[in-house]
Amino acid sequence: MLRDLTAAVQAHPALSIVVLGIAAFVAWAGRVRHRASRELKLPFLRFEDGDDSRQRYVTDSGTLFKIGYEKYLRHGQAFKMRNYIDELPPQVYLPLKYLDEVKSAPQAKLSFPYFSLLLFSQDHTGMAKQTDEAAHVIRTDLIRNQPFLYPGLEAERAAVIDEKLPRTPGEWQRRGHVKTVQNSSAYTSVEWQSVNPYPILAYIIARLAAKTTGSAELSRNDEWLGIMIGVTQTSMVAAHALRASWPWWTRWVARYVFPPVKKVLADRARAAEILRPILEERVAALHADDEKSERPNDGIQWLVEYYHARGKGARLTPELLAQNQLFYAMAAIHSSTAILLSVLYDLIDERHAHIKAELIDEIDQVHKEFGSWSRQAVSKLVKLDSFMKESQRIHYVGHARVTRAAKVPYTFKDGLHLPQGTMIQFLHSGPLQDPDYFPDPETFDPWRFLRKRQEGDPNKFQFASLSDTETTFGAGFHACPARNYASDVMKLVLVYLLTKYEIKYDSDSRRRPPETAHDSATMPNLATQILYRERRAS
Ligand code: HEM
Repeated sequence: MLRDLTAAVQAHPALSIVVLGIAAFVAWAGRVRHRASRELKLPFLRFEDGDDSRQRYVTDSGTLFKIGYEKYLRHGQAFKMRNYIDELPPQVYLPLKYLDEVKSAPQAKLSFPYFSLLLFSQDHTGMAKQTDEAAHVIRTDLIRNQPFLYPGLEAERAAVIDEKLPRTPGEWQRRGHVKTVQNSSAYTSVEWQSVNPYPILAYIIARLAAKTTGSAELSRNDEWLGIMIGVTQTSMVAAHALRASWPWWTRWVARYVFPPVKKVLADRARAAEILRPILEERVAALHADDEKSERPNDGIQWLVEYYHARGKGARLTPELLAQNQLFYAMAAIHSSTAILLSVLYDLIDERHAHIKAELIDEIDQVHKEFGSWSRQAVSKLVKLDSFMKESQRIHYVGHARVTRAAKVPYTFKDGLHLPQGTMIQFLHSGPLQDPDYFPDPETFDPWRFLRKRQEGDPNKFQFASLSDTETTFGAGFHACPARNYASDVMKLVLVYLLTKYEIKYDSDSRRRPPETAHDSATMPNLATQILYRERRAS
């Protein structure tokens, strides 16, 4: 790149002014970033056993988080540590005493979307950004309409799970499963099928999410589902690849020539194309204002009506609709899938066999009482709820929550100062393992949260409840507005898996495999195979 530039300057001397200008800008920006990092007056936590390499932060940050919690956060002291993305400022972890101030800080100062923008280089990768409208629609329309969505979700859940995990010999053959069927005479399966669960669960969740926040036709469009499931991965691959090989001041060109970024943009454009006819039809129906025809009750419609109500200035284009849909997919699919898989791993762990039996009893009783899975019926699954919460307390997905970045220099009431661009977060995993908050934290106690509900407030301590010490769904104004919906969707899937299937690990070990880690992210093991077959009456 440098040789080409030198030749160009020799051929066109006027170019040297441009080159000098860029160089001065780069040097200035570098100094500003360096200064911002120095201004952060906090203890610097690092590995002190001789290996403080970047790779160590990718694979072993969990060790450092434990030390940071015990040494600093537990005593009300913030700390900073290296960001494995070297070009970003150090990560700052705050103790709980700052949580209330962060919850109430305006978006213009401590921002959730700005954090994502910095972390994923969104300006250069084309990754869909969050819009206020997208969050608003979930906060209002999804919550208002949630009780009416259950019959559709219940039916779709059965259809998609039957399709992805066929239970009978005839179905295996029809869907191209390769295993020999040993007992094909009866309509009961006897042979176990081996599958890798993550992609299957991701597809199930994506289809249910598409039905709710998209539309019925989108939930049956495999090309659409492929884009929605893939968007998080393609965006992250683009961000990593861009940072690895492109100096930041050249990145604006990447969208024209760099394949990983072009892939993100191509998927985005294709999503807009798929949406165009659906959007046109919905807008036409709205303008026709036909009182008799029933309006769909889904995310596309909520967005169309939201923009329509805002009037002329706010036109919902296919591109904008695609952006909002891609944001929903990133918010919904992998977060739900990872938690669902993690809970499933605990359910099929041999140490929890007796608990699983109790959960199936609870499901059977509630189903007998209600006959179908309405919102009210799902809320009666209090044991399942407690089990899921305990599972996440021990096998949490991700160490960090309530992630915000300072859009402007920000000073807390006690004087702690954050330079502009500082990325702050709270250590979700810290309090979860702290005996002051959760006695005997090492023990998997499935009814821990159920007892808390029975002894204290029945509306607190639910899987989807918010609390300062358990931040699965974040905190404050930006806490996940879809948390009750997401929790119920996971329960609907688990209910079906528990009552229609027998599931176990496809390995000698019958216990959950270790988590995988990347920086502050933790995931249930993605390589594990499980065995399933139709549940037989006991
Ligand atoms: C188990 C699944 C899910 C988990 C663990 C989860 C978790 C989160 C978290 C941690 C936040 C940030 C909160 C904060 O920093 O304070 C968030 C925000 C958000 N989530 Fe979820 N989420 C899940 C499912 C969903 C689903 C299904 C949707 C539906 C589209 C959704 C929509 C949103 C939106 C719109 C925001 C942004 C809210 C705002 O900025 O005001 N989430 N979620």
